[in-house]
Amino acid sequence: MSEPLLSVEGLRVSFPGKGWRAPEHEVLHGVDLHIEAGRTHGLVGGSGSGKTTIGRAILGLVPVAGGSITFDGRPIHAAGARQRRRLSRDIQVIFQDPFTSLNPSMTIGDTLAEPLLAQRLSSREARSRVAGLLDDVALPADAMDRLPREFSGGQRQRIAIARALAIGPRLIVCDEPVSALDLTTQRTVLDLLQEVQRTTGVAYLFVSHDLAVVRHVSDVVSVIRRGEIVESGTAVQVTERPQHPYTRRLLLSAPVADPAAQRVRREAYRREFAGTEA
Ligand SMILES: Nc1ncnc2c1ncn2[C@@H]1O[C@H](COP(=O)(O)OP(=O)(O)OP(=O)(O)O)[C@@H](O)[C@H]1O
Repeated sequence: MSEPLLSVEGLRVSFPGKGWRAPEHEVLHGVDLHIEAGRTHGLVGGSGSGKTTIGRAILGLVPVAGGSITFDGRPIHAAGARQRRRLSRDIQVIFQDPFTSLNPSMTIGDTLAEPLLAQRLSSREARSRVAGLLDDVALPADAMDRLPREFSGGQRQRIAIARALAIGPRLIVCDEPVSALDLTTQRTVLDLLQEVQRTTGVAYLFVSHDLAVVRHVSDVVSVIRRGEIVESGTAVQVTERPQHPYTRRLLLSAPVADPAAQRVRREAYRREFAGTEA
């Protein structure tokens, strides 16, 4: 079997306690997770379970207290600033909130060109690449000269996807990328992420509290509870034959607790995701 693109093994992360006498508290207690090239690994769990912290550890945004993170065969959990800069070409991120993740005073063209110019592309090359990126995410070419406030949440998330794709990453950490969007817009953004994966071969770590969304996009799903992975398997195994009681609870919890309402909600998701592009 080929090596995974990213391997997280025995990952432990601690945060300082509040106040100088408070002890550190560990929030990840030895997490294992493997992401294959070109595939989507869904990470699902309740609020505060540690999903975002795993993504942040992969991106080098929180210190790693134990275990290892390996990307393309190389350890990256102790990467210095130079290795991190190089890694940012390979590992990108899309955040939940499309309203705060874009610089409000920069045109979309400048936002998308920034990482390209940092890679020493000429202005002409960057402009043509930006036009291509806008086309890839189905935004009009004149979006280049406009500001983020002129776009809807779904369009802004498309811009965030274009920015993440700009320099051809091999892995994107998608942290709740559709949670702030309405159901119909969620679907078009999820479709776009899948289309992008088909054409570029990028892998995703797809973080969400919503098993229905995770199931729709993922090849493999891991379920995290209180800083520990309690279950991992194919998306179908985990969502249709959950082994761990916590996974079953996650399936049945969700915003509406009443089982009948749940069935209605699941049916709505099924219809929402089953049809063709509207
Ligand atoms: N910078 C920090 N300092 C202290 N504690 C933190 C910090 N970041 C996260 N935590 C704690 O770590 C735990 C895991 O947080 P994390 O944000 O990873 O959870 P999550 O699963 O992404 O939750 P949510 O779905 O609510 O975003 C929580 O108890 C949180 O309070």
